Amino acid sequence: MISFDEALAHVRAVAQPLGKEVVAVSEAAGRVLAAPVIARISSPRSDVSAMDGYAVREADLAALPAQLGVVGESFAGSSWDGTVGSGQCARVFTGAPVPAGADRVVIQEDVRREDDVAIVERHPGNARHIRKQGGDFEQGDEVLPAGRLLDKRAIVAAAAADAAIVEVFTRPRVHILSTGDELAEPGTAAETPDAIPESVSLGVAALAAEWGAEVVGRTRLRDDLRAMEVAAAQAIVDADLVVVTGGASVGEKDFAKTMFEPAALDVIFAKVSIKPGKPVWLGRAGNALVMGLPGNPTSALVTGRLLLAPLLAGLAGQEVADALHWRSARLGSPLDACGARETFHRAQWIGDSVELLRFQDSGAQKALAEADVLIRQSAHSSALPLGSEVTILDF
Ligand SMILES: Nc1nc2c(c(=O)[nH]1)N[C@H]1C(S)=C(S)[C@@H](COP(=O)(O)OP(=O)(O)OC[C@H]3O[C@@H](n4cnc5c(N)ncnc54)[C@H](O)[C@@H]3O)O[C@H]1N2
Ligand code: MOO
Repeated sequence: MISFDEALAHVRAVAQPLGKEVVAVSEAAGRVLAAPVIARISSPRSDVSAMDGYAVREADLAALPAQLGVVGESFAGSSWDGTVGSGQCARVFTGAPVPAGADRVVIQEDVRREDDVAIVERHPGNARHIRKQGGDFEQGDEVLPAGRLLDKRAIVAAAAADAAIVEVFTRPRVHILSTGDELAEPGTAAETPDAIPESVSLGVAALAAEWGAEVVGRTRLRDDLRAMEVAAAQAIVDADLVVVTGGASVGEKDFAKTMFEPAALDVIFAKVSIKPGKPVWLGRAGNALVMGLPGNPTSALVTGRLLLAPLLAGLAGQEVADALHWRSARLGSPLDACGARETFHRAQWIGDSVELLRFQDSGAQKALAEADVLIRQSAHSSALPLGSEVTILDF
C-alpha cells in the first residue's frame, strides 16, 4: 500500500491542463488564466479626487479664511478641462479628474458655499484626497499572471484592466458514476426496504464544481457488470475524468474497477495507507482518467478533498498545491495515538481551536456536515494533549 504523499505524487504527474480557450470576461469567474492579463489603460486613468469637495491650490490655504471663486465642475465620467488659478477652485466629486492647477481636494464638509464662492475657514489637514494616475496599475502592466484563478477578487482586476476577453484553461469534464444496488434517488428511499439515498455523488459534484470542473453527468448504476461496462465505455468518451463511487473494496459486487477492464483500464494506484479512504484508486482508460472513491460517504468526501481536488486543480490549470493549503492550529480536544494508516480526523472550529467530532465513522453523513477541517496525523505518531499544535486542511 502506498502513502498519501506517494499517491499525491501520482496525482501531480497526471494533473496537467487539458487545453485553452478564449471566453468573455463576464463568463470567466471561476476559470484559471492561461495567459496574463495586460492593462489596456492605467488605473486611475488620471489624477482623480478621492472625495466629494473642492479642488484647490494648497498655496491658497496659507491665509485663512480663504475665499475661492468656483470656476468649474468635474464629475466622474465628464471632466472639466479648465485650469484652477490662484484664488480659484473647482467643484469635484469622488472619482472625477482633478483639474489642472489644483493640488489638493478639500472635502465639502470643510467648505462653506456662498453662491459662486467657496470659503475654507480652518485648515483642513494634510490629506490631499487625490488618487494619483496609475497608482494602482499603469497601462501595459501585467495585472494578473497566467495560472491565476479568476476568483471574485481577480475578476475585478481583469475587468479593471479593460479586458473584454481572457484566455483561460478549459474546464475538465467530469462524469460521476455511483454504484450500488441499495442506492435510490433522494426522496424515494423510504418506500423501499434496504434502500438508502444516493448522497455521495451530490457532494462529489459540488466538490468538482468548486475545483473548476464541468460536471457533464451523474449516473446511478446497479451492481450489474454488463450495464456498468456500457456506462463506463460511454463515460470515458464524454468526460476527461470519470469519478466512480463505491465498489472500491473487496466485496463480491465491488465492480468499480472491473467495469473499466474492457476499456483496458491502466491502474496508476489502488489503496492508499490513509484513514478514512484506504480503497481510493486512480487509473486511466481510453483518453480519460478514472478516480475511484470509496462508497462510505465520509471516506468519499475526505478522499475527494485530499486527492480529487488537487487533481482537478491541476487539470483546470492551477497547481496541485493550490488545493492543499496545510496550516497549523491548536487542538481543542486530545488526540489518541495514530495507527498504521495516516489519519485525517474530522474536526470543528470551536473559538480559535479545532475539536475532534465525536462521531468519526467513515459512514458518517450528519457529522460530515459539521466538519470544518481535517486534522492530519502521521501514521504511528503518539497521542497529543489538548492545546498541541496540529496540521489542518480546510475541508
Ligand atoms: N473485507 C474488507 N472489507 C472492507 C475493506 C477491506 O479492506 N476489507 N475496506 C473497508 C473500507 S476502509 C471502506 S472505505 C469500504 C469502501 O467500500 P466500497 O468502496 O466498496 O463501498 P461500498 O461497499 O459500495 O459502500 C460502502 C458504504 O457506503 C454506502 N454508499 C456507497 N455509495 C453510496 C452513495 N453513492 N451514497 C450514499 N451511500 C453510499 C454503502 O451503502 C455502504 O454502506 O469498504 C470497507 N470494507
Ligand atoms: O477507508 Mo474506510 O474509509 O476506513 O472506512
